[in-house]
Amino acid sequence: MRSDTVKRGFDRTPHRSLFRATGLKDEDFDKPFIGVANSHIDIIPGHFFLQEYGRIVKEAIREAGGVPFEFNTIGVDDGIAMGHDGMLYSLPSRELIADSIETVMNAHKLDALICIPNCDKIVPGMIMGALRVNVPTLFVSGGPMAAGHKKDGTPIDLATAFEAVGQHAEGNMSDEELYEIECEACPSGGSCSGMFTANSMNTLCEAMGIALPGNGTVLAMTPERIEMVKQAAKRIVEMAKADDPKYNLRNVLNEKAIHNAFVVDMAMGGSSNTVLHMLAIAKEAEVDFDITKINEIAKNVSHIAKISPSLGTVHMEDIGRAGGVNAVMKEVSRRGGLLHLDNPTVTGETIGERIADAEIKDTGVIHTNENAYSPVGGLSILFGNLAEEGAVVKTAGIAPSMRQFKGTAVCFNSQQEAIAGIIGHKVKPGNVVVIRYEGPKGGPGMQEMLAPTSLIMGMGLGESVALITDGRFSGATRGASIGHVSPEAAEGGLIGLIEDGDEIELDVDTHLLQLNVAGEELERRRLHFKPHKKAISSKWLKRYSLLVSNASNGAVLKTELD
Ligand SMILES: CC(C)(O)[C@@H](O)C(=O)O
Ligand SMILES: [Mg+2]
Repeated sequence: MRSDTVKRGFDRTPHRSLFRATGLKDEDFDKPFIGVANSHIDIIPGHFFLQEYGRIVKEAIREAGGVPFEFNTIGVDDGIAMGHDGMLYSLPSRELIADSIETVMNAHKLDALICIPNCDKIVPGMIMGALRVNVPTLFVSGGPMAAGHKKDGTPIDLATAFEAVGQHAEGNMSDEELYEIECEACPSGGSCSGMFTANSMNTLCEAMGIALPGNGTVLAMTPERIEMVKQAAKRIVEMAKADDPKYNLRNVLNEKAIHNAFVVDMAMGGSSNTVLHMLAIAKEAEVDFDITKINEIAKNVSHIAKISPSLGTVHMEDIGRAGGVNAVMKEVSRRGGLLHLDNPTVTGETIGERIADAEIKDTGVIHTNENAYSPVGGLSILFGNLAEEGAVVKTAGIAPSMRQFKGTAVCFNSQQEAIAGIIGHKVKPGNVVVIRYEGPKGGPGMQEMLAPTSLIMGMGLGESVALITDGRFSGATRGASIGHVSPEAAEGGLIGLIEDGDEIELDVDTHLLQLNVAGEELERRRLHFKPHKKAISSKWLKRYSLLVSNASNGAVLKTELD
């Protein structure tokens, strides 16, 4: 056992002595030592109840003959960090989480790992750290939140609350209605109920075979979820005892699993953040997965499940009722050759075996390929002079009239300026809002822009205004919102050279993002161009800014300076 390093032999007497102080007995030294990486934190609705899950997991591990060691990671609630400089810490928190997992697992030589994440960066952070450790690993997330409902029965969620701010600012919503939405949008514990970033990542864990079926859709804090948590704990002990390298994380989360994740992402219109996180995961897995491969996958996958924010009436619980992620995968696989069905999963069965009996129980929620929302997937990577290394757009959430768009630029050098500009009516129909110096390096930290994108929708500009940024979006963002523009302004990207009034052209079908300004003019501008440098007061964010790569590289931290 890997843990023999810390528990076998006369020279490990002091180590065993320390273990005995935590309650271990003679017989425990023959059992696998299992890390339980929890992400309990009181401030996140998807996490405040995870202490209880940790307790259940530990009990089940003990019962199954393992020795659990629970430890915690931090977490940032993007909703609460949204729209102010707290969001600068959101993406960097992914790296802290990854490093924490690696640190605890390797310092103590634990044999296997069960991770309990739920929201956004906590899922990829844990996956990235676990990939470095590469022992048998299983993910069991907290689970999604139920959808909220207005008095008249309309389903609502966090996206409704953000967009309500724009409607209220325009005078189109009363104080009472705004308050009703505030009280009803988030009715229970869990990761916010749409196909936002958390649920997208938890869904992709199923697609990659690193979690049990239902991980993305079974509601948090329900008896079914608790049962899944128990089963996951039992299973990690079996995986640890099997002493078979096939369960080491990199053997399950391999190149084919990453491909499968993007297939499911495309079929379900996942968050644009999945691109960033999956590229980072691919790097940790040492899989050569270039951003250009994403359009190749999108081309061949029908968009068959529309969920909030792309379709406000459908939430994760509805996908679960309609057959879950297994049913989505089964339907996608009917189009032939799209999913790697032979890839393994943590349960020992292949993906193909796992989905063999799955069926769609409600074709109004999970459509068939023949009746797809679109014959291509819900995410697209754009290229052009403005995005030589790529930019991301969630096509699933765009009005058909905005798939091709030419507009004039209105530039802002930070999210805060943009919010003030949009509320102050500086943005008019026919404009392309440019928000720059918000990339991983420039922000630093690559803020999510849910406030400006929701304002645009809430103010009724969703079918006449596009937005481009080197920052990123929330999974709750919809509209013609193009993010992750790489190279970013802070590293000299063309987005930094745009001037108010320039024409910007986008075409999501031909994957184009272009600044229509003559080459000589751009050369003239470049002569005088010095990327704008923001004052950063945080020492951690200063370090982050020095080491971070751009979004097309997953915003991973470099291990060598340029
Ligand atoms: C707060 C949200 C909606 O969860 C956001 O963090 C996301 O990225 O989806
Ligand atoms: Mg987020």
